[in-house]
Amino acid sequence: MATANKNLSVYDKNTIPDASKFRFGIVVAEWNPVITEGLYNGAIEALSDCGAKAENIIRWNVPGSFELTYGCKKMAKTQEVDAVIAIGSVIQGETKHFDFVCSATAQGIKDLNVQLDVPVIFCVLTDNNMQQSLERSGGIHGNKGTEAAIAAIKMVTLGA
Ligand SMILES: Nc1c(NC[C@H](O)[C@H](O)[C@H](O)CO)[nH]c(=O)[nH]c1=O
Ligand SMILES: CC(=O)[C@@H](O)COP(=O)(O)O
Repeated sequence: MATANKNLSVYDKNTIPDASKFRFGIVVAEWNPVITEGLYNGAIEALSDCGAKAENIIRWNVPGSFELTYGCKKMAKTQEVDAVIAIGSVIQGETKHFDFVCSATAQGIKDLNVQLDVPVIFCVLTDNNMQQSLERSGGIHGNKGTEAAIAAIKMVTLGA
């Protein structure tokens, strides 16, 4: 598994642009809050480590990952942010619902990157079980929230 061979939290701060002048929106799904709060904490810590100011970070919550697309669209259109991070945790249950939620969320966020002039970062874990989610939100494989924050800073400065 690719993630098993890569720590999601490792980055070289010397290669990351200063984020002090940028504004970030973070939309967090409320399903699996232990996981999404861990992802959020990873993102906030990385943004701060790279110079982002707390007053320049706006957080909204949405019920679940399926609502991330609408929440990120509204954030980007109304809050004058330079990038948006979509945070969610989808965990396989007994039915095919997992497949539909994951696919719709990934496609919706991809579509926002086509439609909007603001990058929307896909920080949605799509795991088989809670253990895998814990390992990727501050566990042995690092934190995808950290990875997403670094991606957001890089995308804001793309082409600069
Ligand atoms: N099972 C998970 C969900 N399901 C809820 C949907 O995301 C959505 O909120 C509902 O279908 C109403 O539109 N959401 C997650 O984020 N994670 C899950 O594991
Ligand atoms: C991803 C989901 O919606 C899923 O966790 C719901 O569980 P189930 O498939 O058992 O209804």
